[in-house]
Amino acid sequence: MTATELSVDGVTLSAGARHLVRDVSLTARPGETIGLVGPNGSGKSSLLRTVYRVLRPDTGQVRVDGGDAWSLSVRQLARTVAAVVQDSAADFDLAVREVVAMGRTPHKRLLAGDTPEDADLIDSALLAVDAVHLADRPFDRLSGGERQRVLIARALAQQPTLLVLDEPTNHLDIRHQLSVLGTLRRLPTTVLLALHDLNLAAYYCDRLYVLHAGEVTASGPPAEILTPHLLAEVYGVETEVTIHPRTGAPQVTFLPEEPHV
Ligand SMILES: Nc1ncnc2c1ncn2[C@@H]1O[C@H](COP(=O)(O)OP(=O)(O)OP(=O)(O)O)[C@@H](O)[C@H]1O
Repeated sequence: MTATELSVDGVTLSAGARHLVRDVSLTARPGETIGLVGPNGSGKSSLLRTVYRVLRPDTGQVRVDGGDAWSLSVRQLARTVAAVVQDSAADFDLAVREVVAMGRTPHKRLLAGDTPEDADLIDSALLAVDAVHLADRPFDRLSGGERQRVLIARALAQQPTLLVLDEPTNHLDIRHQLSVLGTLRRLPTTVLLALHDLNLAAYYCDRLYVLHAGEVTASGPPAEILTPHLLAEVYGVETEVTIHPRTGAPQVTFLPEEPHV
């Protein structure tokens, strides 16, 4: 199997008396690329944490291929879901290639070395994020964007059926933002990712869920939901939304209050 069906059913997550996520339902069909957008603090990372099973929902359920995600063994989970999280504390004293090779661990027996197939998958993952030239460099001496690309390569090498990414374009220059999102979109894998850039989300995602104060306020294909009215309500900013004549995707133009200088 190459792609998982994800279903988040009525998930609520609290910290003390605060709801971080409230009664959120979301689906991702096998192979879909689903974007989570919303303002700072709207609950995107918290929701993603329930999906890659770091936080257990107070109520509701996360199901992968129909079964409760929390009933999977750790090994089954690692073969199903790979996560690329924000600012992960990844101070590995390892070379880049070794970091990417960690992605193969769930598929191996204890202490087994890399097979030729593992080596091929590691090479392809490095290539997919334009990091072949970094393979022998110490991971902890890379730039922010280089590290981010290597962590994405590790997730690709894991060959998950569901890939969960929290702001994967963080630290990346525009060329790498486009190439990484293009790579994710082409994967047969189901992809769930949080993104701040609405134009990238509109271009690369099949469907979007808009979170606002922990709740889903809109969901659907980008062209249907990214309206000036919704963006004013959720972000409090004035916008113009057009369909770009060349890309065919919705294009959000922000209209700040200050005059252009
Ligand atoms: N462990 C926690 N205890 C209390 N509050 C928390 C905890 N974790 C997150 N929060 C709060 O929950 C809300 C949602 O946070 P979350 O990180 O999910 O938002 P986000 O949409 O990912 O934001 P951003 O766009 O800034 O990354 C925020 O108000 C945050 O301060």
